[in-house]
Amino acid sequence: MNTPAVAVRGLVKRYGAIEAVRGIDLEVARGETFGFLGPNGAGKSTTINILCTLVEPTDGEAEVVGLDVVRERAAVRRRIGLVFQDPTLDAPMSGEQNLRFHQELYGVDRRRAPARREEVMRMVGLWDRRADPVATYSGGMRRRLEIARGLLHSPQVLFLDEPTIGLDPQTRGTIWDYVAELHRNAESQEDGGITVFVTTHYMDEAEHCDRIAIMNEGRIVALDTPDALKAQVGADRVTITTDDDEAALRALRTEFGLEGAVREGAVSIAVADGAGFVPRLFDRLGHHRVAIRSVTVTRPSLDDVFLAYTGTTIRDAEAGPAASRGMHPMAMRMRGR
Ligand SMILES: Nc1ncnc2c1ncn2[C@@H]1O[C@H](COP(=O)(O)OP(=O)(O)OP(=O)(O)O)[C@@H](O)[C@H]1O
Repeated sequence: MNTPAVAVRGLVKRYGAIEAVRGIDLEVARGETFGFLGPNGAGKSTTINILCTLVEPTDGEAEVVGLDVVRERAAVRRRIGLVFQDPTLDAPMSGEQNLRFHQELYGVDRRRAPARREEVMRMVGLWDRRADPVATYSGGMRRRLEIARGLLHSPQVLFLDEPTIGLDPQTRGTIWDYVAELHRNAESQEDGGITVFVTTHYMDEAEHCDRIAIMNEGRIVALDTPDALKAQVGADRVTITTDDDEAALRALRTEFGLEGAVREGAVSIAVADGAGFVPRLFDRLGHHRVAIRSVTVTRPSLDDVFLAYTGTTIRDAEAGPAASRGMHPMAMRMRGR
C-alpha cells in the first residue's frame, strides 16, 4: 500500500486574530489530480504553503508522501515541485539556462542533468526555443517553462497554484494537456506516479480533476469527484417542446407524479437521472398522444456546486466579497457545522 501523497489532519493556521485555516482533514492518493477551489481568502494558498513547507501550521499535522512537513522539511522539499502565481524566472537568461540554474540550486546529478532538461523542455514544447531569452517568451510559454522547472527533479507531488491565471483560453487548454499527460503517465507507474495538487478559479478546469475540495472561510465544505458534487447539488433538468404543453403537464403528473413548469415555450422537469428518464418520457407521452418535438438534458455545473457551497459564484468571488450573493441554504448548513 502506498502512503498517500498528501495527508492532513486537524490542520489550523492562525495569523494573529485571523484563522486562515480552521481545522481541515484531507487525503490525496498517489497519482491523483486534485483540485482546490474557493473564493479569495478561503485559505487555499495558506494550505498549499503549509504542504510545501513554506509556512508552519499553528496546529494539526500534514504529511507529504508520508513525510512530516515540519519535522522532515528538507526531505519534503526534495520530493515536491512548485509552480506558484508569482513568476520567478530570470528573463535575460535563456529557457535552458533557467533550468540549469535550478538544477545547480537543487544539486541535481550533473551527469543526468542535461538529459533531464531536454526531457522536460520537450514535454512542454519548448525545446526548440531553449536558447532564446525568457524575455522573448509569451505568458503561456513562461508558464510552461515554470512547469518544466517544477518537474526537473522528478517530484512525487507537483503543486500548481493557479497555473493558468491570466492566460488565454487556448493556452490554458495546452497547460491542462500537459497535466493530463502527467496523469496518464502516472497511471502506468507502480508507485502511483506523480500527484498534481492544483488550485484554480476556472470551473471548466476543475472538471479535469479526479477530485475537488471546495474551501470556504478556512474549512473544506465539499470534497468529492466533480460528478458526485454535481449530483449532490441538484437534479438534472429535462426540457421538452411539445405540440400540446397542457396535455404534457397532465401526462407528467399522472404517469410520473412530476410537476413540470412551462417556461419560454418549453416544458421543464427536474429529475435525478435526465438521460435515463428521456426514453420513458417518450414512451409515456406517446401513450397520451403528446408529440415531443425536441428535448434537452442539462446537468448541474460546477458553477452551481460552487454557488451552493460558498454562497457566491466563482466570478463574484474573484470580484471580491462585496459582490457576493445571498447565502444558499446548503452554504448556511455547511457554515453551521
Ligand atoms: N502572512 C499572512 N499574514 C496575515 N494574514 C494572512 C497571511 N496570509 C494569509 N492571510 C490571511 O489568511 C486568510 C486566507 O488567505 P489565503 O491566501 O490562504 O486565501 P486563498 O484562498 O488562497 O485566497 P486567494 O484565492 O485570494 O489566493 C485571508 O484572510 C488572508 O488575509
